[in-house]
Amino acid sequence: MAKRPSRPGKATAVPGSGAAGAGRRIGIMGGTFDPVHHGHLVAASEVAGRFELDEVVFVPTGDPWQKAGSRVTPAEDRYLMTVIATASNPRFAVSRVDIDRDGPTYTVDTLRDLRDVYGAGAKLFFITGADALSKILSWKDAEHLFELAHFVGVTRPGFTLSDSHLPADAVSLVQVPALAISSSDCRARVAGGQPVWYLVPDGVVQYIAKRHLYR
Ligand SMILES: Nc1ncnc2c1ncn2[C@@H]1O[C@H](COP(=O)(O)OP(=O)(O)OP(=O)(O)O)[C@@H](O)[C@H]1O
Ligand SMILES: O=C(O)c1ccc[n+]([C@@H]2O[C@H](COP(=O)([O-])O)[C@@H](O)[C@H]2O)c1
Repeated sequence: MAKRPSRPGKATAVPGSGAAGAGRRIGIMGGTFDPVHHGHLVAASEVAGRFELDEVVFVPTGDPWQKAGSRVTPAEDRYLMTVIATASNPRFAVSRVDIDRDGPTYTVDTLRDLRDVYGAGAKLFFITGADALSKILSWKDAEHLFELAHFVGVTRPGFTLSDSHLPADAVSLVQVPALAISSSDCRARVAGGQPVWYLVPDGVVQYIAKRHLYR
């Protein structure tokens, strides 16, 4: 399938309610999701509750440029695993904006595309784990990110959650239940023949087996 150029005029609509509307509060959970795991889902659910979000849209990366040194599973597999993992939650949706855009995935583009989808009246909250938040100033056009969304940093075992490097009022910090789960550990487990049951949703375990991922 042909990809759209970077920064297209209109973004692909997301599944789920996805409707534009003034005052809607939309969480955005960006990630490579290789595979999506319960750490991602708990973080999104906790922030949704804390910030009274109407919807959380999971956005799998197309080309995660800061992971260029690692092998990344094809985007369609990561997208489908994210759909499977979020399908049972009526407030969760998945967007293709990043995987349908050509070139490296930049959050500044994600936020502009989702602004087109949800409309100028929606309030956007971008959710990041403590590790991602610590690196945010290395992201493209970092100085503009905080004009486009409010950032929510969540705790993650093994990382220090801090916003001291970021503009005042741009970020909220939230404690979420500690789940020492990472996608890289899930991949290593599958490669080593160890189970990933209960680290990732059941449907994702079955999808990994069906598609022979991470062997
Ligand atoms: N266990 C977790 N608790 C809280 N946040 C998490 C957790 N795992 C990932 N995140 C956050 O979710 C987002 C997407 O993460 P990503 O898809 O890269 O998963 P990952 O587990 O960090 O992957 P990998 O191990 O391959 O680097 C990032 O903001 C990351 O900080
Ligand atoms: O905008 C950037 O330059 C940028 C650089 C690295 C990561 N991000 C975003 O951070 C989120 C988590 O990314 P990752 O690589 O940790 O899965 C995801 O939405 C990425 O698009 C964004």
